[in-house]
Amino acid sequence: MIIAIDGPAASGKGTLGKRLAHHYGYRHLDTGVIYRAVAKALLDEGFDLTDEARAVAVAMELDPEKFGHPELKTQRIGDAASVVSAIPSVREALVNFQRQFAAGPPGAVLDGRDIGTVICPNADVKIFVVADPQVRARRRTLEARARGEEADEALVLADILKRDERDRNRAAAPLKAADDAHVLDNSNLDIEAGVRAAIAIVEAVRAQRK
Ligand SMILES: Nc1ncnc2c1ncn2[C@@H]1O[C@H](COP(=O)(O)OP(=O)(O)OP(=O)(O)O)[C@@H](O)[C@H]1O
Ligand SMILES: Nc1ccn([C@@H]2O[C@H](COP(=O)(O)O)[C@@H](O)[C@H]2O)c(=O)n1
Repeated sequence: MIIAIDGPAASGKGTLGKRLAHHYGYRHLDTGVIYRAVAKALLDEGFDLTDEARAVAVAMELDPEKFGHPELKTQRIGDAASVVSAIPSVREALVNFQRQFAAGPPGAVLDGRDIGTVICPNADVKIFVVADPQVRARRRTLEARARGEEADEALVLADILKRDERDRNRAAAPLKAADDAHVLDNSNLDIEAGVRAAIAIVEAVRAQRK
């Protein structure tokens, strides 16, 4: 089974993806990390984020062993990722990696912006996670502070809104819910309640197929 999770920045996709994968014994891929890794490599090498040829080359040489680098989580790299991810040829260079991950046994959960629409249009279950921007900013701020970083909630909110706007309005694989996605608003749900709601969605789809 393939579970596709999409949604705007800091809506809880990764948290939910990890928990669903654990629940079902599936593998999990946070696809945002891939774009973050491309952006970080370009910045580290001193290239412009819009240098298409270098960005594609970097995308084709990515080393998944480096996806755990702590700097990938920063706001600076997230913002850079949303610039580089708007380049269609960069996205194309990353499609096979994501589809191969999705196809492997015993099942997979992928989260991102275009999983249900482009990467896995035939996913068994599609969930589009949303939450109020203020709620997302609050959670992201608390998360950064828990890591010992300084975070200004108003700036975090501005970054989230700017990134969502860029991701929604790009021509290639824009952020949007697939027509057959189940929208899950977790603004008023804690993590456990959000996970329960998502499992209920998956189980309802499974029951329909029996
Ligand atoms: N339902 C929830 N209730 C409270 N906090 C939550 C909930 N879901 C996620 N969080 C917290 O919100 C923050 C953002 O969650 P997460 O990193 O999973 O979002 P994301 O959508 O994967 O973000 P990104 O767009 O950066 O990939 C984290 O600190 C996480 O612990
Ligand atoms: N499937 C995806 C996943 C991510 N992006 C872009 O990467 C940025 C960072 O993603 P996070 O999930 O780690 O926040 C994001 O803002 C998108 O621009 C993407 O395009 N497609």
